[in-house]
Amino acid sequence: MTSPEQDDTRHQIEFRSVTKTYDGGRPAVDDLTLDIERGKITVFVGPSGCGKTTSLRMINRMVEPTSGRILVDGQDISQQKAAELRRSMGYVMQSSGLLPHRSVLDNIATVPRLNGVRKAEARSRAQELLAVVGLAPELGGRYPGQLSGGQQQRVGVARALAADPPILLMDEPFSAVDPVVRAELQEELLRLQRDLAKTIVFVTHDIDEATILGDKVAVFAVGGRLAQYAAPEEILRAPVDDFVAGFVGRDRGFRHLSFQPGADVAIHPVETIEVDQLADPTVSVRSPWTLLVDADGRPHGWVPQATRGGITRQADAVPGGSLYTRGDTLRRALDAALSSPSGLGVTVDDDGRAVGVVHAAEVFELIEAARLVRGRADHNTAV
Ligand SMILES: Nc1ncnc2c1ncn2[C@@H]1O[C@H](COP(=O)(O)OP(=O)(O)OP(=O)(O)O)[C@@H](O)[C@H]1O
Repeated sequence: MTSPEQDDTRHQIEFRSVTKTYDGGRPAVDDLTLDIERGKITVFVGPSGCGKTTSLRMINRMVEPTSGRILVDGQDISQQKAAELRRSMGYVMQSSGLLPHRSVLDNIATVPRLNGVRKAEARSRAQELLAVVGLAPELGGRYPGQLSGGQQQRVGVARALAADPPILLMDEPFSAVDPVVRAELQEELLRLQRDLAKTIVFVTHDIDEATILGDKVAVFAVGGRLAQYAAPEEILRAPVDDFVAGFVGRDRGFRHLSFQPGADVAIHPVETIEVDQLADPTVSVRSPWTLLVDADGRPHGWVPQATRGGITRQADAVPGGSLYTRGDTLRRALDAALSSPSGLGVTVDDDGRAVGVVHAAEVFELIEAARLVRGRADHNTAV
């Protein structure tokens, strides 16, 4: 007979009243009970020292709990061999942890080799994985010291994926790289996850990263206490207490817009002028702000009516704001409008061609309408 735990296909990892106390001090993790869903990204977030890494490391027995149980696929991991368990889970950490004297390919092939895969096979798989994480094939022959920080982190991810483990543990993997590379790596992880559907447990102290990546977010408070465990949208909208509200930060109202679809935002026509027409004084503009586009219709800034005569080259145009891709979130729509010198948020199609503009006031109307609908729904569930 199978136990209910074994029947459960949704939860891949289960913490059951897990406490960890190092050296008899205060608990680093305090009575943690948490279910981690299969095929989803679960993020542990919280301030420094609140037990995120300890919780993560207990999953592969790099750290042993003081009390409580952890189940993986319904099986108590304390009954399994630690080395085998560790090899069955990918692990990515902040410093990529690559072996400096081994080539990139050999680093990626490490775990398959330990699992007995032949060298040639492990290397050819490693070569494929380079492409999966967005690295050029020729980087395989380099040594880790010859790569940028972002490239090293990608190799770290490839290495963790090499044995195709169902579970990936990631401990602040992107925190040592600059914000631009970090955003790229986050995008890349989400893209990978769409194909791979691993069970990923991701540690970060950055609430923005947590809400971007997480299907679910566990907010830890100092003392190793789980303060809230919910979808990121809910954590931003309805933090359970002052600690979570404070940790989530001041911009949470704005960030919550990332979870509101912009499908209903009205897109208005906009007057355009082509780059090639700028030098032709007979081409005049009628609107206070005319959008400058290239021959393919891609936006390149604005031409104010008042200074049309002085704008004869693309370089003279007023630079534009952020672009809103039709159907993207309300946050993107509002940002496009607010960052645009004309106050008109340039909207593009999937090919980057301008299709019109959005107005901030209309985005606000949608925000307000959504709030009223939500308020009514909350009221109905409350009565
Ligand atoms: N090996 C250890 N021995 C003793 N105490 C430890 C050990 N590892 C962690 N701790 C303590 O346990 C608590 C939780 O640490 P942990 O690294 O799990 O927190 P964290 O939330 O991951 O922090 P950070 O974001 O700073 O990495 C801290 O007070 C830390 O000092």
